[in-house]
Amino acid sequence: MPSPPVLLTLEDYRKYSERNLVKLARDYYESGAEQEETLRRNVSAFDRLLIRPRCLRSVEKIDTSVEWLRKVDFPIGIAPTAFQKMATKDGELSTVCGAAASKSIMICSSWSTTSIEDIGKEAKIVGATIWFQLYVYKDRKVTESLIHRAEAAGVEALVLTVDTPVLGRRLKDTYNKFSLPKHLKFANFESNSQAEMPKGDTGESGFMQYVSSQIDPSLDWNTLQWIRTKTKLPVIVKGVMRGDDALLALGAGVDGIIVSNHGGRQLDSAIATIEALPDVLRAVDKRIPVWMDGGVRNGRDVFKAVALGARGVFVGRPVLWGLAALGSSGVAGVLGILQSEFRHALQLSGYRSVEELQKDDGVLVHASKL
Ligand SMILES: Cc1cc2nc3c(=O)[nH]c(=O)nc-3n(C[C@H](O)[C@H](O)[C@H](O)COP(=O)(O)O)c2cc1C
Ligand SMILES: CCCCCCC(=O)C(=O)O
Repeated sequence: MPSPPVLLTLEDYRKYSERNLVKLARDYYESGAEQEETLRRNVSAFDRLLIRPRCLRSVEKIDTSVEWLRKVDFPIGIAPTAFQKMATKDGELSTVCGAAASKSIMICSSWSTTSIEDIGKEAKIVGATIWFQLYVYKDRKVTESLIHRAEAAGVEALVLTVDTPVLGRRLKDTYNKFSLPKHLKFANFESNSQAEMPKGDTGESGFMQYVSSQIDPSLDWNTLQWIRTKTKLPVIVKGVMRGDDALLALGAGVDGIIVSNHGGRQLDSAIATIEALPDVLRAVDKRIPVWMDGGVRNGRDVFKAVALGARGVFVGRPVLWGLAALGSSGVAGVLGILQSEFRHALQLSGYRSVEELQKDDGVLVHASKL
């Protein structure tokens, strides 16, 4: 029997996952838009923020819990990612089991390869909390039906993605003529035009063709009002990058904001999310929770986002690495690493809780100031 792999970091998971992913899937999961500057910047911007630790503050007892519409043990959740059955046979069902095992909230993508009903059923069995991410179709009835089905499946919040009026140009997907493998479908849809992705050709990935035929690029703040009239669930917007837009979101009555640039997959040259976070936090001024995603690769990154004032972070690609590496136990493994590294960072820098960390505005320093 081969001994189980020793996977100590998210990077270990990334490397290990490669053996289980065909090139088409690996490129789709990993890529950013255009020259991938924002993809790299999301990660490197964390490295330029450094921690100024306190000492001798008794960190024997630590409380890492936070309020995320409900109480959660750690400020770390699973970002929505599409097409998880390209990583492993059970796809989203394995992710929801990993979410339950690590007690993390999972945001399910509109574009899952398992229906929201099936994910919802599994979530109830394993005791996971799920939120649902929404894409707005040109045919509004499709979106309305998605909202009602997500509610019936037991989701606790809707997450409207606002950074995808059109699809970012992911060059690797175009070179690969990316399309969903034949045996997989957009499981939340029935009609062929919505459930199946066209075949890619040399000019455009099948994905690009699907988005331009189905997704509504006229999305604006009125769409948010429209969504509000269709649900009583909390509505969170994902993809806000500026304080002025955060104020508009507040005005539209949203219940939370996720600062996100879609993991560098939409507008290349956009600033990193950890760089965008302070402007949004200033504008919101604690009136609603603000989360962030993008480039979180260890527990110190979580610490830095939380120290700036974020309610917490979501992780995208690292969860896919866990899923592709070891299925549900890989998802739990990745989240477990982030949790223990976050806890460790709190202890080593002398904070006993998130509240205590957020009261100290001198904990971080930018490398350019040293
Ligand atoms: C393969 C992949 C698929 C994604 N699918 C979705 C999606 O369906 N809906 C969405 O709102 N965001 C989607 N995202 C963006 C993530 O939710 C998240 O913003 C991003 O992955 C965070 O960056 P990280 O991967 O560095 O953690 C996707 C990202 C990746 C990498
Ligand atoms: C309207 C844009 C949809 C992108 C869907 C999947 C995704 O978010 C990603 O690949 O990134």
